[in-house]
Amino acid sequence: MRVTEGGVEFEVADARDGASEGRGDDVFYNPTQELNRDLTVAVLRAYREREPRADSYLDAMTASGVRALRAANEGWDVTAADTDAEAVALARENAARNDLDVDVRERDANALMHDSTHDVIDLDPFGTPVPFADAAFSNARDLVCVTATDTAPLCGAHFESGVRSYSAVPRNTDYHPEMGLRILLSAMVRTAARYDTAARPICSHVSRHYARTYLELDGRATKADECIDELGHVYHCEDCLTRDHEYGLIADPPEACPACGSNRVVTAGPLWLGAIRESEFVARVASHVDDEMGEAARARRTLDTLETELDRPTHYDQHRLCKEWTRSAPAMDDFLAELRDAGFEASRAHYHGTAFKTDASVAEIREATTAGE
Ligand SMILES: C[S@@+](CC[C@H](N)C(=O)[O-])C[C@H]1O[C@@H](n2cnc3c(N)ncnc32)[C@H](O)[C@@H]1O
Repeated sequence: MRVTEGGVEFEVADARDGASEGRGDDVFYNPTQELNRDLTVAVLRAYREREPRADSYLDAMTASGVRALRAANEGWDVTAADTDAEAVALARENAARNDLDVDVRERDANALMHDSTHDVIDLDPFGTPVPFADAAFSNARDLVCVTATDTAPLCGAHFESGVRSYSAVPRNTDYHPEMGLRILLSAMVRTAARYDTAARPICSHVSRHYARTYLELDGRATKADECIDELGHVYHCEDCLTRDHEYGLIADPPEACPACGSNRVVTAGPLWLGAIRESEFVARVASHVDDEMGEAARARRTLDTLETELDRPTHYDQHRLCKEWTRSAPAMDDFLAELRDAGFEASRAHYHGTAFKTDASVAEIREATTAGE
């Protein structure tokens, strides 16, 4: 089947409806990840302005080669790798079809990353990126881009698997997409720190069933220490949904919920508690989304919300709260306006349409918002 994405035309192994299983004889191509790739191109454009020296890009798991081709189309010096011979052949054909110069290797991504250095390394594996993180953070110069599709372990729905993969404790809460992203960021920051490298997210989002983050590197150990200082824990009351957070690697949870007295307070962490993006960089990324991108509208919506989202480490789900209070949910803009009128900070959060952030406690949100009652 012939597909066009962002001005690049490429072949995928078979015609199929929706996402492929991604294994077997077919080379993986998932059309629902077009948003991920559109945003990657916009980030690469914005990053070039920030770091003009950056030139080489490794698509470490390339499959059909689509991501590598789109980066090459932007003028990056691209290497692409895959262990699947069929994928490598197809990616080479796709590069030739577009007259793009991409060095496609049939190689294990870890072996290749240990052998060579690239300004930008992009990890887009099946499931968790953890097996590739050490090689990426120890061999990239400027930026590591990471996709994780194992959302159930990340958000605590598959608890043991999450603990094993990420060496952290995830909890299944009403802010599960953000829990997953912050568990992922924590693991990436700690991995980079092992190499005296700071990895700081300059853009991150959770869309559909994956988390995606772009971490800028700094090779100074003191900067890595500063990133470690932004790790900590979230204490979450499973009864009244009150949550608190505390910086530091040693957890010190309250014995009971300070709001309702319940002893069903769970601890998650170490989590990345810092900002998940740089607002100015996100605005610059948004300026590089163009109408040739198939997911331009969603990309702009995601980036606009991300740019203005409060930096607090957990969000609320408006529908969940209103259900607890047996209220119908009002329009989100009215709801946020009521919080602001009552003197609180409030913003939408990009995770989904009913996600919002505020510095108000659960009780204060209840008190401040009457709409829908
Ligand atoms: C999710 S797909 C990549 C999708 C692609 N980046 C895109 O945007 O369409 C994961 C790919 O990783 C490849 N892969 C799995 N293990 C690998 C390894 N150790 N080194 C390199 N590639 C690997 C698989 O063959 C598969 O093609």
